[in-house]
Amino acid sequence: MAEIAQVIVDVPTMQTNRPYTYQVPQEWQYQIKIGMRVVVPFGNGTRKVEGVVVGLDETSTYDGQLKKIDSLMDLNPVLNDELLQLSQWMANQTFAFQITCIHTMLPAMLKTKTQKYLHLIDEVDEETFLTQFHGLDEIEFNPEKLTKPQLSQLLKLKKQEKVEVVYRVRDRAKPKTVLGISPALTFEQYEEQRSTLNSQAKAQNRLLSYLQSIIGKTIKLTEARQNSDLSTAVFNTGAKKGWLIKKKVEIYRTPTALQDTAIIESQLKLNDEQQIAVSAINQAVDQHQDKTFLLEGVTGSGKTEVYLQCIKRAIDQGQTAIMLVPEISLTPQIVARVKRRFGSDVAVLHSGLSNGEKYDEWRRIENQEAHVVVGARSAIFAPVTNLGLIILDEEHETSYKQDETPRYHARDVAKWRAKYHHAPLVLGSATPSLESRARAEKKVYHQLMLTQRVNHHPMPEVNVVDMRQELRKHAESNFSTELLEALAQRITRGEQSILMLNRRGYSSFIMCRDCGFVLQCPNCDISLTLHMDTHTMKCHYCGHEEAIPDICPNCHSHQIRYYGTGTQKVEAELAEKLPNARILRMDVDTTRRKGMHEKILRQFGDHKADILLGTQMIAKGLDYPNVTLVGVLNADTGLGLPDFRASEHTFQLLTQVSGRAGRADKPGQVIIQTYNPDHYAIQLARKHDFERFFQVEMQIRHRGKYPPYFYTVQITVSHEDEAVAAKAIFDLASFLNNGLGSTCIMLGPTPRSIARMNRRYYYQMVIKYQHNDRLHALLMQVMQTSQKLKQRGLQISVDPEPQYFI
Ligand SMILES: Nc1ncnc2c1ncn2[C@@H]1O[C@H](COP(=O)(O)OP(=O)(O)OP(=O)(O)O)[C@@H](O)[C@H]1O
Ligand SMILES: [Zn+2]
Ligand SMILES: [Zn+2]
Repeated sequence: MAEIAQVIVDVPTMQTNRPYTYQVPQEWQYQIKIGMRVVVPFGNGTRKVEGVVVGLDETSTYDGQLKKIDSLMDLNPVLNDELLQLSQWMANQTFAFQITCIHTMLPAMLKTKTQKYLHLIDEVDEETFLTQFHGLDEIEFNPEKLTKPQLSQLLKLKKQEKVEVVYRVRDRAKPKTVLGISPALTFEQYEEQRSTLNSQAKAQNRLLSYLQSIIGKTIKLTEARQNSDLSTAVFNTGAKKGWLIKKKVEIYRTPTALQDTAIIESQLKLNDEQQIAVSAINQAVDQHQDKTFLLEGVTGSGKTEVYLQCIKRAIDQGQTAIMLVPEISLTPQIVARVKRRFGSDVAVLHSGLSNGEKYDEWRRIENQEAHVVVGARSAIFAPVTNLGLIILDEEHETSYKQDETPRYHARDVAKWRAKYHHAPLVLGSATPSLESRARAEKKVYHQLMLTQRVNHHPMPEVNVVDMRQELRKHAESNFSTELLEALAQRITRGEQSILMLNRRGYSSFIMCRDCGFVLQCPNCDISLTLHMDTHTMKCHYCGHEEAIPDICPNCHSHQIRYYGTGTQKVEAELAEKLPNARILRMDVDTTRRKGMHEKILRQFGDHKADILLGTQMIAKGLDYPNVTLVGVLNADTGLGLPDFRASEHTFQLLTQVSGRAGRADKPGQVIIQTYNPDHYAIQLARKHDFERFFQVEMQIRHRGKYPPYFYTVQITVSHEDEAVAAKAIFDLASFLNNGLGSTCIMLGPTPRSIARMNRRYYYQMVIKYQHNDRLHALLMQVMQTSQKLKQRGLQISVDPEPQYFI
């Protein structure tokens, strides 16, 4: 029993991690539980907000008059004790508010919407009543949709106290239902009914028998029709006669791509290295140890099989497992593999699902109908209980870090949950992040190695082509002679190729040849990108779109030229140079529609094309035995970025994409085109030598005082007025400088490299530190004050361990 509840409320601009105290109405004192969502009054009384119960007390020690909880939104808690604790920890780690963290952890369907209504409390003149209120007592109040005169009239009414604003919180979570039937009579009563039936009424007779066979159950109407071979009309007659009741049955929206769960595939026989890894992990599973393993295995070494066998172990012991993969829609192959192994025991969570589908998968996990969860970043919050194992595949992927508040890294959350449950965590990759590999070096993580490809297939041979030389030999082209010949050869042999281009769009930008004018986004400091499919110029940051100019807006010359390359342009050149090649293109433009990823990959898998041309999204996880050639058109794109992780990202990308070649019996070849053939990231990727890359890169990081030797935190400030943003960041810098002392290194403040975006100016600074006890408290203080500043249009974000430094 509880009389008093501690509630964290969701009030924008007045966020705090401190709960408010409310009185629990008598009716619910036995029902209310920690982790339930509630609606509570806030402020001067008429305002209603959503909150989450985080604590309960039996009796009040509070003297003043407490406000009462308005209503309970859940019959069962949506957050258990573990997830509540996790949200608290996360808020503290990522400089966010706990309520924001809770929202991130719950499916979108459970997020409520607060609506404002204008309620008439006094008579108004007829004209106003009809025009403004459409003859109703209450209208939804949305100032954005009102004209200025309308709004001012309403404000006047408010002042005269003729209307009041009421807030209502609306829950969007709606389980999907279908029509079902359930018998209404007892067995004997059905017998009685039968005796009164006309002998001609055969269908009704059959219905009676059917109903007798399902007494006590509720069956979906579609199913009932199939099982009884009776029509809907007969069931309707039955309902009219009072033989059966029609009911709503809750169903799960199963994502269509994942319905085929018929085949359960058996485990593969492990090779020696795989066996060593599986044994080590399984031992930790058996003993409930919260050990972290780093599974470093070359591409095609069978890491996935290791994951699957360890997951099996956890499930066989009655436990659950979470497996994270980077943005899952990119790797339908992996999901399919897990599904083939565990059937309907798998729940899948990823951004390609509708909110309804996500909510239903979440409920299947919550109801313990699924014990294995596969998903992208946010699946780490899956409401599993009794967790026995967590796996992070491709642990180096930057998409595991959320780039908006709360800026959590799934790897850190995974560690927290693993510790909570005493469960092992496996981080797998062919190219681990330097942070993780360094921890293995220090024995904080337990390192496991798969040095060989499965069945001793050799690693593909990698050739680096110097594009500077190529340019001297022939006219400008995206293809070196070597790559074109290799592609042609594959087509003759009936083998397939994957080509990766590090960009999107037809051409990066257009420029006037006479005056050098480049078309810029009016809202951002960035040039617009040409898109041939829509025949427009687009801004990739704010979405601004305009027509392609025929004449230069600056000097009116007609000499407008397209510069840069993009997948569309490469596709056109390829079609011209290899006219008989069947090409599939995969980039942001061809995969915008739901299900297109899967479709393109399936077509390629069915050998409907010879060449799969795409951006980064084709680099990961694909396992096609017939692919024997991988080409990288421009390995350099990422190297020039002013980011200390540029080499690391390039090495990872080249290794991943190279790994797609020669995974089965036919040997593979990789051709990397570059203007920097001697760069160590490219040379070491050529040799498949991650360990050497790790050593070289660590020295550079050591010299530059970068992660993993130092921690980093980035602070960004933005405002529509550049001077306001600049002043704010310099004020912040001196505030931090005063508080921190000399143990931290401060970079900046500087304008961000894309200084203006969406009409706002951005300034940033980065703090590097090894340990500083005061920094955390100071940054928390910054977060608290940032809310007041937000009302003045100033946005401040604190980003722990940013993944990109541009
Ligand atoms: N023990 C085994 N015996 C036979 N085949 C295996 C074995 N283990 C894995 N394989 C097969 O080898 C191929 C490569 O394995 P898998 O995709 O698991 O490698 P990976 O290390 O996860 O690859 P990548 O990191 O490159 O995506 C798959 O087709 C898989 O079915
Ligand atoms: Zn823009
Ligand atoms: Zn011009």
